[in-house]
Amino acid sequence: MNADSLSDNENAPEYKRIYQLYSNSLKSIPATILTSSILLVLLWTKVPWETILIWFSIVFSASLIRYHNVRQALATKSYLQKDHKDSMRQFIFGSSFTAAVWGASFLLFCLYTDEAYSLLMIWIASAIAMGGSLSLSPSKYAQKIFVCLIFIPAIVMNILSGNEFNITLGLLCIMFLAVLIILGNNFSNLVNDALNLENTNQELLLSLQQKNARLEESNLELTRTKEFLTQQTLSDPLTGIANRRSFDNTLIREWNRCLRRQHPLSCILIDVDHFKKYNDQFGHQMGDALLQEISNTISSQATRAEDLVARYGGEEFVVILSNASHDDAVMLAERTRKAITEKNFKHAEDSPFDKVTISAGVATMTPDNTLDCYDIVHKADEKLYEAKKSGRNRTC
Ligand SMILES: Nc1nc2c(ncn2[C@@H]2O[C@H](COP(=O)(O)OP(=O)(O)OP(=O)(O)O)[C@@H](O)[C@H]2O)c(=O)[nH]1
Repeated sequence: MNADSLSDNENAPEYKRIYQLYSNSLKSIPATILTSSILLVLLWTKVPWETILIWFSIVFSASLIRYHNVRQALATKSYLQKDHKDSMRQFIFGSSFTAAVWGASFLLFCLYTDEAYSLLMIWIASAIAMGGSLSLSPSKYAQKIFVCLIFIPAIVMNILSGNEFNITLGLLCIMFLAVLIILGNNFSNLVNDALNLENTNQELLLSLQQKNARLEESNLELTRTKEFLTQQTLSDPLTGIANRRSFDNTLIREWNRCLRRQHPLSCILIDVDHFKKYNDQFGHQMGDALLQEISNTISSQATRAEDLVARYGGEEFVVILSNASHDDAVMLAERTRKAITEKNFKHAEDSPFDKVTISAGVATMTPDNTLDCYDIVHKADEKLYEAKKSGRNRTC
C-alpha cells in the first residue's frame, strides 16, 4: 500500500467511524472492569462466592482480551484500514458479547437479591447502557444491539415474574430502553454528521492545497517565461550579446552614473571592413557565422563587469566602458582589432585585405549637463568614419 492510498483510507469516513469506535472502547473497557469490581464487593455477601467469583473471572478475562485486541487493532491501523466490514463485524461481536454477559449477570444477580438490590442492579445496568450508547454512537447498529442485550433479559424476567413490583420495574425498563434508543439514534446522527463534515473539510483542505501548489507552479512558470522574454527582448538573436535596446538602456544608466561621479565614459564603435564583399562571395550564412565570431572576439576582450558589448546594427558593434580613460579605451579597441586580425578569417577575393579586419572609432567624455548621452555615440561614429576614410583596419 503506498502513502497515497494509506492516507486516502485514513480520511475515509468509514475508517474514521471504525477508528472512533475502537478508541472509544479503549476508554470504556477499564470502566467496565471498575464497575464489575464494585459489584463483586457489593454482592459478595448476597450471591454465593463461587458464583460471583466465576462471574467476575469471566467479565475480567473477557475485558482484558477485548482491551488487548482493541489496542492491537489501533496500534497497527492496517487491520482497520484494510477491511472496514470485517473490523466492524469483529467490533460488534465484541461489544455484543460484553452486553450479553452484563445482561445475563443482572438476570443472575436478581435471582439472589431482594427488591432493593434489584433496583440497584437496574440502576447500574442503565448506567452501563447509557455509557455504552454514547461510546458506540459512531455505529447505530452496535449501539442498539448493546442496549437491547443489557435490558431485554431483565425486562423478560421481571415481566414474567408475576410480581407487581417486578412487572412495574420491567415496564420502566422498557420505557427507559425506548428513550435510550431514540436519544442514542439522535446522538449517533450528530456524531456521524460531525465525522462526515470533518472528512469534507479535509477533502476541501486537500483540494485547496493542491490548487495552491498548482498556482505556485504556474507562478514559477510565469516568472521563468517573463525572465526568458526579458532576456529575448534585450539580446541579439544572432550573436547572443546585448541588442540595441539593451545598449540604449546601459548607455543612459552609465552616462548618469558617470555624470554623478564625474567619471569618464568611453564608447567604441566597431565596423567590419568590406563586409558586403565577404557576404557577396561567401553568402549570407557564412556572413552570419563571421559576425558571431567577431562578437565572441570583442566580448573576450571587454571583460570588466561594467563593460557592455552590444550589436549596434548590421555588421556594427559597440562597446561601452564606464569609468575608462580614452587611452584605456583605445588600447582595448586596438587589442580587439589585432585579435580579429590574428584569427585569420579569409576575406573575399575582391577585398583589398586578404583577411577580415575591423575599423574602430573611440570617443571618451566626462558627462556634464550641457551634453546628451548620444553625443558620445556620434563622436565615436565620426571617429569610425575617420578610420574608414584613412584606410580601414585601424583605430581612431
Ligand atoms: N550576413 C549578414 N550580413 C549582414 C547583416 N546585417 C547587415 N549585413 C550586411 O552587411 C553589409 C554592410 O555593407 P556596407 O554597409 O556597404 O559596409 P561594408 O561592406 O562593410 O563596407 P565598409 O563598412 O565601408 O567597410 C551589407 O551587405 C548587409 O547586407 C547580418 O545580420 N548578416
